Amino acid sequence: MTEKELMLSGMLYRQSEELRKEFQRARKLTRLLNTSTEEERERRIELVKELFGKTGDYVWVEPPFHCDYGSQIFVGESFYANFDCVILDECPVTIGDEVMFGPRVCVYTAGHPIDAEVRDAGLEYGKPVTIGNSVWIGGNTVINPGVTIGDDVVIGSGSVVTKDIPSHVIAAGNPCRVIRAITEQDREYWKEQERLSRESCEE
Ligand SMILES: CC(=O)SCCNC(=O)CCNC(=O)[C@H](O)C(C)(C)COP(=O)(O)OP(=O)(O)OC[C@H]1O[C@@H](n2cnc3c(N)ncnc32)[C@H](O)[C@@H]1OP(=O)(O)O
Repeated sequence: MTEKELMLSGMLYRQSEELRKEFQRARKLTRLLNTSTEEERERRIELVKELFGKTGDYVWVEPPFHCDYGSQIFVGESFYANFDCVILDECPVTIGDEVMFGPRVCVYTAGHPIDAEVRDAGLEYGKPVTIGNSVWIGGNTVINPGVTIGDDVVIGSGSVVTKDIPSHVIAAGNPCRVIRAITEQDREYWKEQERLSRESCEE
């Protein structure tokens, strides 16, 4: 296997010329994104579509944004990431439809061996991260390698997600744990808030 194939399979690998080139590609595209202006809306969307492995029709990544490769980031329809998002995509980061990241969300697939000798020898590894549909990740959350988050989930701000989170829950904290299920009562409450807001809106 090549170093890239080892990386994608989750085995230990070393940086290679091929990986360095892909790293440089992402550096260039993120630099162009991060130095684009607020008037260049279409250009920003185009740059993200070129950078990521897959996007929906609509995607918005607020600069500044940083990632290692970009090509291993696969997002669904209407992905939104607020300022200062960092995605280390040594392994695939697969994100569903209607997912929102607050500011300073970090998704890490990258890890280094616990054993210092192997680590110092320059070997590293990745584990994929998967996020379902209709998920809101609060600001300053860190998602660790190997984590899967289900559908219809809210992750509280400042969380460190070290283990899988099931669907239809609010989870928060360090380490991130389920606080409670999202229920029919939540749906009724927020539907009513939506109705009141729309009735009051005069625009
Ligand atoms: C796309 C964007 O740009 S988003 C903009 C950025 N905004 C954010 O990041 C805000 C994120 N919001 C939160 O973190 C909110 O606390 C939510 C949505 C997770 C929960 O809100 P609520 O349902 O109102 O929960 P509530 O405040 O009642 O808290 C319930 C319990 O969870 C705890 N809790 C809530 N949020 C967190 C958190 N982030 N970390 C740890 N514990 C938390 C509360 O302390 C409380 O505990 P208690 O029952 O022991 O008192």
